[in-house]
Amino acid sequence: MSKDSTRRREALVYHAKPQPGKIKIVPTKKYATQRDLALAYSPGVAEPCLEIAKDKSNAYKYTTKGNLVAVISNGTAVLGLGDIGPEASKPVMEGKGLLFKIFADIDGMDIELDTKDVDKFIETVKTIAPTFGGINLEDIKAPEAFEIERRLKEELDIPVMHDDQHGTAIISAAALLNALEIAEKKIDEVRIVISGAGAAAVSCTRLYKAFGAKAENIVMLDSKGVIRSDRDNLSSEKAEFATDRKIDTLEEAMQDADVFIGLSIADIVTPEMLNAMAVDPIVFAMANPDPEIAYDLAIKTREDIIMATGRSDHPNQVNNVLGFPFIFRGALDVRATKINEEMKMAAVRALAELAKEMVPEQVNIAYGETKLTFGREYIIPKPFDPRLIATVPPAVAKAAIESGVAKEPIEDWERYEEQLLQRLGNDNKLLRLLHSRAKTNPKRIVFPEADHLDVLKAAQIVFDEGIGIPILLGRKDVILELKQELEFDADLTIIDTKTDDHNEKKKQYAKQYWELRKRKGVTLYEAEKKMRERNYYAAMMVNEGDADCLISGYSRSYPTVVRPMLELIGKANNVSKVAAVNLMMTERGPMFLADTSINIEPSANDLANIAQMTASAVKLFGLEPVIAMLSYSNFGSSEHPVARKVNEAVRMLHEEHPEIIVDGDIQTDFALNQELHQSKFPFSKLAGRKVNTLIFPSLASANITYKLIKELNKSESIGPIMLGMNKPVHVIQLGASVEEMVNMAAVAVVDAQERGKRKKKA
Ligand SMILES: NC(=O)C1=CN([C@@H]2O[C@H](COP(=O)(O)OP(=O)(O)OC[C@H]3O[C@@H](n4cnc5c(N)ncnc54)[C@H](OP(=O)(O)O)[C@@H]3O)[C@@H](O)[C@H]2O)C=CC1
Ligand SMILES: CC(=O)C(=O)O
Ligand SMILES: [Mg+2]
Repeated sequence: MSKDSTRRREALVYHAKPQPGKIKIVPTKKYATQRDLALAYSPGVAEPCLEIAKDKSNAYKYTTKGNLVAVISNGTAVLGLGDIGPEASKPVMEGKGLLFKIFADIDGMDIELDTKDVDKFIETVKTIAPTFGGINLEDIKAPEAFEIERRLKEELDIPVMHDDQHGTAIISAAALLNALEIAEKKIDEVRIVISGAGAAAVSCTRLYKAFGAKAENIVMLDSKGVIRSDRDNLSSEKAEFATDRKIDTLEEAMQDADVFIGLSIADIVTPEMLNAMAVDPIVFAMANPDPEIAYDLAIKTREDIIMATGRSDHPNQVNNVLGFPFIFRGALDVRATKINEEMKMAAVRALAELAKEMVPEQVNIAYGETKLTFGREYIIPKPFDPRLIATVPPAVAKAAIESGVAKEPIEDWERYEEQLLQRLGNDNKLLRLLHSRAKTNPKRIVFPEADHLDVLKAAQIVFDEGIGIPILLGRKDVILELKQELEFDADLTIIDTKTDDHNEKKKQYAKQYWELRKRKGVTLYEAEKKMRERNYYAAMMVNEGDADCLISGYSRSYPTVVRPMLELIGKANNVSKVAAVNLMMTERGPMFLADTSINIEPSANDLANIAQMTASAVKLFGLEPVIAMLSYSNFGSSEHPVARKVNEAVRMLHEEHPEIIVDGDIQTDFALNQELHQSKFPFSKLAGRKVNTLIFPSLASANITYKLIKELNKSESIGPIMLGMNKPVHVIQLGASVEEMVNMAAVAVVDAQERGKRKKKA
C-alpha cells in the first residue's frame, strides 16, 4: 500500500475510533451525591443565575464563559480544500478545539453554521456570543470573512479573531522577521510576492506593511493572476495591494523576488520560478495540506533557500497553531474586549525572539533533533515548545493592558507565568516526546505474540509510525491472515518457532542456550525444545544481536514471560536485582511508581537500588526525578521495621548518591502536597519541589496503588518497565491495549538507543 493511502486510512481510523470525533465534554464539579446534584442543578443553580442577572460579568465567575472559545466556520474556505460545506469543516474545527486544549488549556467548542449569508452569519454569532469568552472565526472565505470579522469586532465586547487572517499573519510575520535577519535583508527593501488574495493573504500583507514592508515592493496574485491597478472590479481589499507594474503572471512576479508568501493552493510554484528569485530566497509555501511547492523539491532546487510550509513534517512549520491557543489565552486571562494591533505585534515579537533563545533539550528530543539552533531550518519556535505558554500569553496580556482593552489586568506576573505552566501539567506530552525520540532511530523489535490481533495491530502502528522495525513471531498462517485483514502489507520477518525446524538460527540458538545452561541440568535435546518456545527464541534473538529489543506478555502470565528473560539475558553487571517501574499519566502530571512487579519484600538496600534505577528511567523520559520514599510514617516517626527500612534506604541514598533528589520516609499525602510538605518538613530535600517518582516499601503497596490509579482515574499507563536488565527487553501486561503495547515498544526502542549511545561512549 502506498504511503498516501496508509496515511489516509490512518487518518480515518483516528477520527472514527474508539468513538467518533476528537473532543467530548466532561463535568468539572462533583456529582456523586444528591447534595451535589442539588447544587449543580435546581435548586442550588438558581443562586449563580441571580448573581449573573444582577451583573453580567459574574458569568466569568460562575460559569465556563471565561475559558470557552467558539470555533466558528461555515466551511467556505476549509484549509486549501475550498468550499466543502459546514459538515465537512467539522473535523478541522474539532481539531482546533483539541489544539486549544492541549496547548493552552482553553475549551474550544466547534460550531458549524449552514449559511453563506453575511448578515445571517453575523446575527447568529451575536446571538450565541453570551455563551463564550471569545470567538475564533475559521475557514470562511474572502471577501465575506473581512466583513464578518469587522462587524463582529465592532458589535461584541469579547475578543473576536479570524484566525486565518490574524493567526497566520502573526506567525508568518515572526518567521519573516527572523528569515530576513538570517538572509541579512531589510523588510523595507525586499521584493515580496504574495500568492493568494484571500483572508489569510490580505491580513498577512497588512501586518508585513505594519512592520515596514513597502507597498511598491509587493505583488499580489489571485486565481486570475497578478492584481494590477488597471484591473476591473477589484474588491477593496484587493485594490489595497494592486501593483502598477505591468506584469500578469506568477512567473514574471518571481523574477528577482526576495520573498514568496503562498496562501493560495498546492503546486503552483515551479523550480524555474525559484531559480529566478534573488539570492537567499525566502519561501513560505503555506497552503494546506499541500504547499505551493513541495518542501523537498524546493530544497533540492535552491541550496540557499529559507523554506517554510504549513506542515508539521518539515522544518519551519509556519502554521497558525503556534498562535491562536496562546493569543486567546492571553486575551482571556485579562478579559480583553478585543484582540488589537498592539496585542498582535506583541505576539509577533515574542515568537520571533523565542526562536533565538537556546532550545530546551526536551524540544530537541521531541523533534528528534540533536541541537535546534536559530538558523535557516529553525526560524520559528516549534509548537510543542513548552516555553510558548509562558512567553506568548503574557506578552499578549501585557499589550492588552497597555492598550487599554483589558478588563481584569494582571498584577503578579510571576504568579501568572507559574499558573500558565501548571496548565500544561496533565497533558500527555511525555508520550509524544517518547514517540518522537523513538522515531529518530528506529530499532528492530521482536513481538513474540504476533499471531494475536491486537499485538499485530500494535506492530503495525510501530512500523507505520517509524518507531521500530517489527520482527513477528508466531503461527505463520495466522499472522499472514491477520496481516491481510489489517491491510498490513509491510515486508517483515515472520518466524514460526514451533514448525520452522530448518531454521539454522534456531539450531544455533539451541546450542548457545545449551552452552549457557548445560551445567544447570539442561540437555541439548531440552535446549532444542526450548527454542520452540517463542519467548526463549525472542530472548535469544536479542542476546545474539539479531534483534535490538523485545516486548512480550500480552497472552502469557508475567512469570512465564519474565523467566526466559532472566535466564537468558539476566541483569546488567552493575545491578544487584532487577525491578520494574510504571509510568502513570495522572491529573497532576506524569508519576513513576516502583517496584510494581518484581521484588516482593525489598530490603533497605534493594529499595535504594530501585530508587537509583528508577531515577535513570525517569531521565530517559527527559524529566528530572524528584523521589519520595513512601511509608506510613514520616522521617523516622515509627520504629517498626518497615518504616526503619525505608529510612535506612534514604540514608544510603543520601550518602552514596547525594546528586539524586530523594527523601523520606514519608506518607503519600505529604509527598504529593507541596504546601503541606513545606510547612511540616522544611528540612526535607523534597520541600518546594514537585515529586514525580514514588518508591514503595513493598511490591504489594506499589502494585495495588498503580492498579487503583489506573482503574479509578482511567489513567494511561506505561509499564511495568523493566529496570536493570542486561538488554532492552520489556514485559507488557496480560491483555494490554494496543496503545499500551505501542508505548512499551517506544520505551524499548528508546532504551535500545540509549544503551547504544552508552556503548559508543565507552
Ligand atoms: N499555514 C497556515 O497557517 C495557514 C494557511 N492557510 C492556507 O492559505 C490558503 C488560503 O486560505 P484563505 O485565505 O483562508 O482562503 P480564501 O478562500 O479566503 O482565499 C484563497 C485565495 O487563493 C486564491 N487563489 C486560488 N487559486 C489561486 C492561484 N492559482 N494562484 C493564486 N491565487 C489563487 C484565491 O483567488 P480568488 O480571490 O481569485 O478566488 C483567493 O484569493 C489555504 O490553502 C489555506 O490552507 C490559511 C490560513 C493559515
Ligand atoms: C492552518 C489553517 O488554518 C488553514 O490552513 O486554513
Ligand atoms: Mg484555517
